[in-house]
Amino acid sequence: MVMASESAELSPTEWVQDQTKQILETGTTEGVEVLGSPVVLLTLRGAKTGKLRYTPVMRVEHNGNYAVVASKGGAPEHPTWYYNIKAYPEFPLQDGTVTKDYVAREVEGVERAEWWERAVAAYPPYAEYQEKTDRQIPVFVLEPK
Ligand SMILES: C[C@H](OP(=O)(O)OC[C@@H](O)[C@@H](O)[C@@H](O)Cn1c2nc(=O)[nH]c(=O)c-2cc2ccc(O)cc21)C(=O)N[C@@H](CCC(=O)N[C@@H](CCC(=O)O)C(=O)O)C(=O)O
Repeated sequence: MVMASESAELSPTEWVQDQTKQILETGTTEGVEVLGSPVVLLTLRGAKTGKLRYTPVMRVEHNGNYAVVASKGGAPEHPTWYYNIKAYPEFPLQDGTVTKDYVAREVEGVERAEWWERAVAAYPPYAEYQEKTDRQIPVFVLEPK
């Protein structure tokens, strides 16, 4: 569980840090985009250190549930935060000015295909990322806690 009082770490990646700071300073994810697509902010707990880490991802929403895509731009390996979600699958997601707790589960098969379609519709470069790598890019579905 993430306590609102605990402070979280920013990404070591500068552009990601800048986008996270903008969300924290303005209080909303509104206006934070990648290639014109909106972003949401996760606060994840580190699988090894237990530290809280701000992790922005693309906004893929449907009927109050979200998908989170561990693409890392099509890199050969999963982003580290993939292991953070596996270890601590309950965490807050901020969309706009609203922050709520969700439970994440990795999806496969037909369910994954449905959400993959929604993800690519929300952020078309996901399709190119999947072309770039042999690893199947993991998809988590987040349902309100
Ligand atoms: C560089 C590394 O990043 P990473 O976790 O591999 O994730 C890389 C990126 O995916 C991450 O920066 C994403 O936020 C980038 N990103 C997206 N990344 C995606 O994969 N998908 C997206 O849709 C996405 C969208 C997005 C939108 C805006 C934005 O600003 C960034 C976006 C990192 O943060 N390392 C830290 C933390 C490492 C960590 O989490 N350690 C764990 C251990 C984890 C383990 O090894 O078990 C711990 O603390 O215990 C460090 O090295 O100090």
